[in-house]
This record gives sequence, C-alpha cells and structure tokens, in this order.
Amino acid sequence: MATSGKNLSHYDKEQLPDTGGMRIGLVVSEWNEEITEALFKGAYETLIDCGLADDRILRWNVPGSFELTFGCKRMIERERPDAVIAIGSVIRGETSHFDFVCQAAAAGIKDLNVRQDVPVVFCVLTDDTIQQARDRSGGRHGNKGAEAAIAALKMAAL
Ligand SMILES: Nc1c(NC[C@H](O)[C@H](O)[C@H](O)CO)[nH]c(=O)[nH]c1=O
Ligand SMILES: CC(=O)[C@@H](O)COP(=O)(O)O
Repeated sequence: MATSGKNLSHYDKEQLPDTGGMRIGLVVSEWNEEITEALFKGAYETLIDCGLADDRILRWNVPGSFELTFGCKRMIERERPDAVIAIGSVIRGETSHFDFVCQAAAAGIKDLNVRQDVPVVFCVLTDDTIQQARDRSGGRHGNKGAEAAIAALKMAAL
C-alpha cells in the first residue's frame, strides 16, 4: 500500500507500550527546513500526546540528511536515549545528488540499527517535488513525523 492509501498520522494509543520513563531523541536536518520542522512538530506533538514529558524529548540539529547518521551516532554515545528519530527531507534536484544523499542516509541509519542497541527510526522524506513533501509532513497524507514517533515508542519498548 502506498502512502496515498493510508494516513501517516493515524495511531491507536491503546496499542502502545507504557511510555513511562522513556527518553526519545530527535536528530533534525536543516535542509528543507519548512518540511523538517513540520516533521519535527508532528513527532513532538505525538510523543507528548502519548505521555512523554517535554524534558524526556531531546533535539539536536544537523546540516543535512547525509549528516543524520553521525548525529544519531553521537547522540546515542553521549545521551543514551531509548530510541532516536532521524528527521530529514530530500527533494530531487537537477542532478543525481538526490540518489546519493538518499542512499547514504538510508544505509547509514540501517547500519546504526545493526551495529548498536538503540533503535534509530527512519523519518526521511525522499520526494520528487516540494508538494509531495508537504503532503507527507502535515498535509493530505498526514505527517510522517507522527508515524515515526509511534515507531520509536514501539521499538524503545522491545
Ligand atoms: N539536497 C539536499 C541535501 N543535501 C546536503 C547533504 O545532505 C549534506 O548536508 C551535504 O552533502 C554535506 O555533507 N540534504 C538534504 O537533507 N536534503 C536535500 O534535498
Ligand atoms: C538532493 C539534493 O542534493 C539536490 O536537492 C541538490 O540539487 P541539484 O541536484 O540540482 O544540485
């Protein structure tokens, strides 16, 4: 099912683990700030709605999606959160740079999940147009940040 077949913001709090005591980190890319701030808002509001206090939510920024892997790695080393959400927005331009940034971000975050024990959630939009990104960061398809927050809570409880 493609994103167009579901709303990224829908979740059932009854299906969630006990979030008491959890601490969730968010590493946010500054590229396409309109989109990444909307994704962060969706994730933050969902975490609060699911019972986390503001002081249990940690945010760091990185320049772009390519740097998400290092930012998540460094946050895990220094802060030991229960899970980390990597937030980015990659929008296709004129060259193949899009492909390399997307592949590096996905592979780096996957590798973090394989090589250490804090779950890292992939909240990186990879869109052909700004409209596609807007539709998935609080628009007609919901907010991938909300989806990522739910994934982070579930993974932190494993
Ligand atoms: N074009 C986009 C980028 N490019 C920047 C890279 O992520 C990286 O910061 C740079 O290559 C220096 O290492 N990043 C995004 O997140 N989104 C884009 O659309
Ligand atoms: C994803 C990118 O790096 C891209 O936005 C850069 O644009 P361009 O390929 O036109 O240099």
